[in-house]
Amino acid sequence: MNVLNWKSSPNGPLRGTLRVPGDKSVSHRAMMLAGLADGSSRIEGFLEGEDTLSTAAVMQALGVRIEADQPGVRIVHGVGLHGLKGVGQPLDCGNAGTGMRLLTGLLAGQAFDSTLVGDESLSRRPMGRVTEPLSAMGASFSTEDGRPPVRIHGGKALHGISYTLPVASAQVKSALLLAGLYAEGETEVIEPHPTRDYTERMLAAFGWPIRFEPGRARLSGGHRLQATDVVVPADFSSAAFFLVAASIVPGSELVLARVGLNPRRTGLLQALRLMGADIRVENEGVSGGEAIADLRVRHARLKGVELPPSLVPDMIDEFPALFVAAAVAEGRTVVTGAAELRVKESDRLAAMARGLQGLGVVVEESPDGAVIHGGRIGGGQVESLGDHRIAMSFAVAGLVAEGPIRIGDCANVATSFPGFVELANDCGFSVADAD
Ligand SMILES: O=C(O)C1=C[C@@H](OP(=O)(O)O)[C@@H](O)[C@H](O)C1
Ligand SMILES: C=C(OP(=O)(O)O)C(=O)O
Repeated sequence: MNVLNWKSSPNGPLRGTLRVPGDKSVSHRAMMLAGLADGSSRIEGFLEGEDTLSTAAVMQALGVRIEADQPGVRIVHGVGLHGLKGVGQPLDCGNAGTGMRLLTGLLAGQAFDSTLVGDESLSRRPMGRVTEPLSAMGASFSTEDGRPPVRIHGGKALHGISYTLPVASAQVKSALLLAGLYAEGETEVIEPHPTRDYTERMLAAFGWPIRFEPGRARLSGGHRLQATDVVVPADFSSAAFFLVAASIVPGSELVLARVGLNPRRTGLLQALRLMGADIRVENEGVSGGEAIADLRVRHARLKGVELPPSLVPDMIDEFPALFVAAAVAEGRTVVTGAAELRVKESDRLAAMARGLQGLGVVVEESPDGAVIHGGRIGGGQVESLGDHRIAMSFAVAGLVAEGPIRIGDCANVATSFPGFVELANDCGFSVADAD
């Protein structure tokens, strides 16, 4: 097992302009749609992270030729909607929930059987949330009691359904829309709260007729995808660690360049501003159909807040970082409505509560959130539980802790943020290998 331990020490101030890697959600989708399109698509800014490399490897195994001559650039030679070829071997999605859930939808309408497998963490995550509605569309699966491996029994005729998601999930929505490409009639997905709409926007960019608005998407089968070039913005979820870091380290000022600001991703910006953060949006523009901008963040005195639960889906991956901001803020921060955090790469509510408590922070965990009492963070030892976002969040905490924080099992940072340590140290972090 690939274990790597870090020591993050008090340091700062943080200074500089940095560009974080490409968006993970957009990279997964671009690879899948380009692979199914007619013609060749160029993807620029593709995330060279293990999650999206797994998705590329799966598409390649299914017969898609992919050229990777330069870092962050892929030329994907699409095989057309019905051009994928089945393989005898299991297809490995690694650590990526997004990869596995979207591929489950994409493969449900193929003529061949497939098996999707993942690492230890992914093998614990619920897949019934996609296989159940996909089964209602006529697809057929076997799982280990709703967990991976996901065996997809191909050759089934799919039909569209109208499905109201029980939880806000862009992954489930996307799985259904991808299966809908192969279904007879209309597939409609209704969400309890709007989630990131990259699948909808990218399907439209690849020429598939689709109607969507916040909270609702509809498409019908029987069309084709036309190759198109995709420019992937910098990942807001990766920028998030630096937004929190610069906010809490006195004297800091950082610029995060060209960050994707899809409104369904930027809940943390609102949350930090509610807490008193000083974050400015500069040089706004559009790239690859997505809003982008530079984010200038300066240190500010943060205060605890009652986080509006309506913000949760728009910052679903940013809670570990928010917990660190809350631990430094004056007063208490109350998080509710975030039970979904328990089924990510780790149980993120438990991982952050345990980790912060071990550093002397008072955290009261509840089934769907936590109350974090801000103040001081002590030094000590925490476990990331193999979860990239937990590891990076504690690296941020180390900047302002009373002593170094040793963080166990950080190798999985490479799934979403290759080069994190180098980039962080370049702007003033002090993260070193603790082995
Ligand atoms: O669709 C996506 O790309 C993602 C959706 C979210 O998951 P859920 O759909 O489970 O909320 C998020 O946590 C994940 O990192 C990426
Ligand atoms: C939850 C995440 O990803 P995934 O579901 O794709 O594993 C994440 O990146 O925080």
